[in-house]
Amino acid sequence: MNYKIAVIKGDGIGPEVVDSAVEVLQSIGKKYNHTFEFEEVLAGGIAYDAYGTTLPEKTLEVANNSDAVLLGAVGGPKWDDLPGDQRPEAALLGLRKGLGLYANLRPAILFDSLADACPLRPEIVEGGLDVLVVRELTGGLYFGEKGYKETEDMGKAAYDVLIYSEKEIERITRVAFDMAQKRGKVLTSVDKANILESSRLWRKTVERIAKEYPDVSLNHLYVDNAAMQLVRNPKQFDVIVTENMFGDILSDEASMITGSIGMLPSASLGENNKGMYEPVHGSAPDIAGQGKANPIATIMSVAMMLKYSFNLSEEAENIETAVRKALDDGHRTSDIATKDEKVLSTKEMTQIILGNI
Ligand SMILES: NC(=O)C1=CN([C@@H]2O[C@H](COP(=O)(O)OP(=O)(O)OC[C@H]3O[C@@H](n4cnc5c(N)ncnc54)[C@H](O)[C@@H]3O)[C@@H](O)[C@H]2O)C=CC1
Ligand SMILES: CC(C)CC(=O)C(=O)O
Ligand SMILES: [Mg+2]
Repeated sequence: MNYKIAVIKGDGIGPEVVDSAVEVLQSIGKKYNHTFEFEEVLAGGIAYDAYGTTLPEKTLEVANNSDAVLLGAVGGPKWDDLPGDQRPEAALLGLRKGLGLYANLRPAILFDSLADACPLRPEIVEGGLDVLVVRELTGGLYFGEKGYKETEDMGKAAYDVLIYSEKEIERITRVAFDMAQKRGKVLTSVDKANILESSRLWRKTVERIAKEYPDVSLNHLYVDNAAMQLVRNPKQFDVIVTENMFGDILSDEASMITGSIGMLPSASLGENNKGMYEPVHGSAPDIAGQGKANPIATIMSVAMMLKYSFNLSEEAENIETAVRKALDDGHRTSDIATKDEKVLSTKEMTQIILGNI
């Protein structure tokens, strides 16, 4: 089969980790006789420097006309002083909204051989950890009205509106229940219903949809407690469903279950099979250009692409097995190395994984 993939490398370590993932896809293509056709387009700071806009129309058009999108990361100090709607991060929101990708799957799985890299205590880690965060991706605070106004008593003020419709909550809830049905049949909905009106609607809607899934056990946690429970007792979680900003924060926290944010992949999905696949981490300006970024989050993201957008489960498993073997054989990038281990570069880790495919 022939698959068209839009490639958006972005900024910082984005190009480094995307190059690794593209090599992995090429190798899978050769092995299983698929043609992956890559079209590179720009978004983020690099697009701003080239065209004066972080999300050129062509980028959205190519993304829309592709079977899937592979993205690295956007942003960095060079563009931090741009107005909010012109920042690289706004381009990412534009892509997610423009492609209708409302469901963000972020699976935090601890590979057995990385137990030492996980900062949680051995008795918490023992027996493995596997939590799926299902994050609503096109609503909430990041997309609500925002702006500045003068207040009478406090002067200049800035605001961001947090708004959710029942429809937005229903569709992400269904995705999460469907996932839970295929996994451990436990769903935790995370909100702040003791304070926020949008969270009260969230909880009521989740309760209503739950009636369609009697085989899944549902519980609710406030986000502050959920953040604490994720490190105190992560085994209580199977699937977590939550709104956009809570999911952004909780998934970075959940990345420590895997040992490093450099390990956590993601899939962003909408109504059809088209998805955008990207590591959960950002552009990591502190290590950009040094060739030491962990490419595994992005490589595992293309495994998710094969599974969710192309229905190629065997090929996806091949990548997962290749990554697992690299780790079992003791290969480590700096973020997952413990004291005495030899540290590999991005390219060296990629070569090891390619050798295992
Ligand atoms: N999806 C995206 O494009 C995202 C973009 N950002 C942007 O990225 C920039 C940097 O944001 P930060 O808050 O520093 O978050 P970050 O995720 O880029 O980095 C946080 C820490 O994790 C480390 N790290 C991240 N990925 C790694 C990898 N693959 N291997 C090894 N270590 C890794 C970094 O070196 C850093 O110490 C900002 O401009 C931010 O807005 C942040 C998050 C997501
Ligand atoms: C717009 C992004 C920078 C938000 C983010 O951190 C993420 O999606 O993980
Ligand atoms: Mg984030």
